Amino acid sequence: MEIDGGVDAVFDQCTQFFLQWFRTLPGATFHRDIRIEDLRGRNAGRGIVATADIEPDTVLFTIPRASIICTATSSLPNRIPEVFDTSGADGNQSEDDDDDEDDPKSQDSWTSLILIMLYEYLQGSSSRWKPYLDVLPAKFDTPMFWSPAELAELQASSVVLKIGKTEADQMIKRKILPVIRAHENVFFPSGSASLSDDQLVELSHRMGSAIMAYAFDLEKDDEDEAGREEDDDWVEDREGKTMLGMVPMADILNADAVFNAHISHGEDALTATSLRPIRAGEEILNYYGPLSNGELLRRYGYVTAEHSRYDVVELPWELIERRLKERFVALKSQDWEKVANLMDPEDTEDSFVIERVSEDPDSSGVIHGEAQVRDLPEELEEQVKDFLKAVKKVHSQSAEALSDKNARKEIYLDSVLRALRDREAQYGTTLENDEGLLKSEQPNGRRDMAVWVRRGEKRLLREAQVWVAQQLAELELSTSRPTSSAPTAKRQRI
Ligand SMILES: C[S@@+](CC[C@H](N)C(=O)[O-])C[C@H]1O[C@@H](n2cnc3c(N)ncnc32)[C@H](O)[C@@H]1O
Repeated sequence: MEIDGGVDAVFDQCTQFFLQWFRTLPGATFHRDIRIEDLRGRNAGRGIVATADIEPDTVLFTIPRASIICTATSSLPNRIPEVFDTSGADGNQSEDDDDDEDDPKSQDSWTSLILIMLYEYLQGSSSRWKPYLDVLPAKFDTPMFWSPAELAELQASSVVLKIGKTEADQMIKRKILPVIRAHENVFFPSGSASLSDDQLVELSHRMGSAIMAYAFDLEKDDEDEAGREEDDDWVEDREGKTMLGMVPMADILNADAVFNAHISHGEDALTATSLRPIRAGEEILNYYGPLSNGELLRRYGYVTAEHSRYDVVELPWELIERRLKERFVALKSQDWEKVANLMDPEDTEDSFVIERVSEDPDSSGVIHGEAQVRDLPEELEEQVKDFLKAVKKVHSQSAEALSDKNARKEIYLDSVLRALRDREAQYGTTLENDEGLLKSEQPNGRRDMAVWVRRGEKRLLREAQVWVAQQLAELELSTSRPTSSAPTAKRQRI
């Protein structure tokens, strides 16, 4: 992440102007024992740090809702009402609204906020949010902005498939550019030069990325209807249906999987509160949810050691199916076609998520216990069962062997174990190579972050292999029949 004004003096000045501006907002508070700090030395931009010990439940700062940038506060929706559906009570679209993909008049919460951010940015000093806009980053480290060589460092991570640069480009061209071109006088204040399409696309990507990494879902309610605190309160909604807003100061907080502060959403203000004692010098941290490092990188452009527990790997069915088929050497291609026809496409998953079982953070933002692989997805076992049932139907000679429950379980575990090894082999380097590449627990730059993500996925794949091999060994012990992938066992082909 590169913040505007790389030079220290400019950086500090922007911070000071922003803080002064924030303090003047009616209803805003900022605790005397916290300060905004320059954390660029560890690639963390700005953050908020305690300058003295802070007690739990201390209000750290309060953000009046009127200072949030959203459809309810920006003047843009009033200037071009035909583009914004302001018929709802709070100015955002309802879930039932048709989102006509090609109609620039049909905007969702994402595109609405991109338009608003572009508009406010292009107003320059006339925008009432100028000091805030000046502390937002101009460049991002999310993979959306990586070169092909940088992306190649992610190797076989499924993050690569989820970047969505082309879709974002298309969305900007369909929904953003036509609105700006139809209202040049609104977006470009008199006296300012218009921007080319390419410049606008680039600026829209910048605003979209700022929204992705900084915006809050404004309809979060701290309590459910029964008045209980909802567990996943702090997990942001990014489905594009509820009103999103840029919340000055709340978004100066950095975040981690172990955290010490929480933003609660009140009627007139959002409040940041300490969840436990915070020592002088400690950073105040918010929470983005139980995200894998791959997802953290994709959305926010950083990775952390604490998020490793939530790492995930996608295991394609194709790899499992290939290993399953190896167990039935007698079946011909026409038999496999029949097996495929017997599998219900509606119920057939393309891939399965391998992950650890982990405790949720407690109410003070601390996680207890170690995250461990303790199972495989239930749907994976179900799909293998369906596959074996289909084999049984198609190939009568296999039916007898497959009527034994333990034999079916062995085929299942053995095929998954081999598929996990195949999945690991899809990465261009070994886990041991990657361990050697990362010398510190502080990733430095895009390449380190890519290695961090792929190393985390390989560690998880190894843990999953150990767990499955254990299940196989236990199965072998319980049935006293050799299983295939335990080191001494032989595989039975049918
Ligand atoms: C809501 S902003 C937080 C404020 C941000 N540091 C700034 O200077 O504007 C989110 C961005 O901060 C950075 N960030 C947040 N938490 C971080 C962490 N624990 N370590 C490093 N960077 C972090 C990432 O670049 C992320 O996209």
